[in-house]
This record gives sequence, C-alpha cells and structure tokens, in this order.
Amino acid sequence: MEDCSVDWSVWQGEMPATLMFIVRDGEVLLIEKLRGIGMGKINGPGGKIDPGETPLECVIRECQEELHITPIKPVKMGELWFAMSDIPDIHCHVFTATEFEGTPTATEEAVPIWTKIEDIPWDKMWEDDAHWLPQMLEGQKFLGRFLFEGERMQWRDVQLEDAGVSGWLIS
Ligand SMILES: Nc1ncnc2c1[nH]c(=O)n2[C@H]1C[C@H](O)[C@@H](COP(=O)(O)OP(=O)(O)OP(=O)(O)O)O1
Repeated sequence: MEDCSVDWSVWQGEMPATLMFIVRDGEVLLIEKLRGIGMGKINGPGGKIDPGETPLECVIRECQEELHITPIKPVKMGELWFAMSDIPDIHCHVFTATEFEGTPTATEEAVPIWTKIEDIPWDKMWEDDAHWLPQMLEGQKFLGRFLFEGERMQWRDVQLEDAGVSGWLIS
C-alpha cells in the first residue's frame, strides 16, 4: 500500500454521514443501496447528516426513511474518515443496535437483507468494510481512515480503541 498523501492532523471531512448495523441472533441487517453514494453496493442503512442534526438523530431518521424501522438505544462504535478524489471527503459516524421497532421494509432507497455474519458479501461492499466491520461486530470501537481514488481504496489505517487508542474519538 502506498504512502498516504493526506495530512490527517488537519483533515476535516466536508460531508458528515452515518451508518447503522443492527445485529440480532448472529445476523446483521444490511441493505442493497438503490440510490446515493455507493448505489448498487451492500452496506448498512445510513446517509448524510442534515444541517443542525446530530449523528444520532441522523442515523435514526435514515433507518426510518430507508427501511421503516427505528433502532432502539443505538451505540456509537466508531468513525470512518474517507478522503475522496471525486466527491467531498466523508466523515462517517458508525452505530450498532440490537433492538428496533418496526419491520424492515424495502423502499425506493434500500432493500433490507438479513445476513449471517459469516456470510457477509464483502465483494459487493465498499473495499474498506472488511477492515473494520468484523472488528466492530466483535464489539471493538475504532477509527478507520481511508484514501479513495474513485471507488478504489488506495490507503488505509484502522485503529482499535482497545489497542490503547483514543478515548477522544467516541462521543
Ligand atoms: N467507503 C465507504 N464505506 C462504507 N460506507 C460508505 C463509504 N462511503 C460512503 O459514503 N459510505 C456510506 C456513508 C453513508 O451512509 C452513505 C452515503 O450517503 P448517501 O446514501 O448518499 O446519503 P443520503 O442522505 O441517504 O443520500 P440521498 O438521500 O441524497 O440519496 O454511504
């Protein structure tokens, strides 16, 4: 992997966003994204944070809009910092939950897919996911930083909180 051209000490993602991974009985609720960034990929529900909205408010709203469900007691597990080449840099807050209200329902934005954790379709997902999602699903909090050229990951660094990194990252 090449050296990183980004100075992360001054980096600020212009586009704040969220992701949610609901886990239940050894399965995780993924979606096929029907529009927006990453259209056609498998991901968790989520999306861009609206002005004035907190990450928690956003991730609940996005689950309601995309799947007609409301996650209960979401827990923030980490952050993803994406330095992008062709769109604004993305600062993504990642949550998990084990309970939710409602029935996951396909919408114009997303198709819900309950997936056994051992069957997560990495080849249909963003390239970075394989470097932090398994650890997060085991309960580890994290900061992942990635450099993308288009949809190809050029550089990555994932730090786990239990490896002694950063109480500051989780809010
Ligand atoms: N590289 C990578 N890995 C994992 N997840 C993501 C990325 N890049 C990303 O953008 N994402 C996630 C972050 C967000 O959850 C979505 C992108 O937001 P988007 O769906 O475009 O936002 P919405 O507000 O729902 O969009 P529209 O309503 O405008 O369609 O992908």
